[in-house]
Amino acid sequence: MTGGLPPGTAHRAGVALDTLVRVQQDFPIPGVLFRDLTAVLANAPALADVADALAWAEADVDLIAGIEARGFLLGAAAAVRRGLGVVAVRKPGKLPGAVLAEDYALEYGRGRLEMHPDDVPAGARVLIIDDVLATGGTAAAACRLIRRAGGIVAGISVAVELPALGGRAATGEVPLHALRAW
Ligand SMILES: O=P(O)(O)OC[C@H]1O[C@H](OP(=O)(O)OP(=O)(O)O)[C@H](O)[C@@H]1O
Ligand SMILES: Nc1ncnc2[nH]cnc12
Repeated sequence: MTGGLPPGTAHRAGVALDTLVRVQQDFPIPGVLFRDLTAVLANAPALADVADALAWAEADVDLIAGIEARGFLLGAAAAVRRGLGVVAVRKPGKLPGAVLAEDYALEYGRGRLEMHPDDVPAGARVLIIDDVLATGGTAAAACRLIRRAGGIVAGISVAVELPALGGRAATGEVPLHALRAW
């Protein structure tokens, strides 16, 4: 995980997550222990280190996909750090024109993701970036969108993995890069 990064970056990213992620009980519904990364985003050195670590320097990637909403922020930051573009994987009804759509379930409900197929060149190797991998429903839906558009899912990179919720199995054989597993 550390190759290609300035020394200490991955360690500092992990420490930033350990110290700055807010853990909120019963949000957005009772029974969910929610990991909120907004304080990481608001801290300049933490954001830089987490973005660099998420960009996964060893992965052979042409394009980043950021999942709305926190994955947009981290995905765009990581894309800039690697000199890549970012494709927006959005919640429904936000993108004009022709879109691909995939429904999914997550820890606290159901959702739909949409993407412009033209934003993914045929055969492009795409790295999906998000803040949290929980059940994996969201990331798996993003994988389906990228494949339907003609891209190759090169990997999934998340700041925090919640292994008890099974996201790693739900995303199949796709290489997973997680900065922290709680
Ligand atoms: O692995 P899963 O069970 O699918 O859960 C992970 C997703 O849950 C959160 O998104 P959410 O849609 O709640 O929020 P956001 O739009 O605020 O990022 C998180 O940002 C991930 O995208
Ligand atoms: N516990 C959790 N914390 C943050 N995001 C999530 N998405 C799904 N479950 C989550």
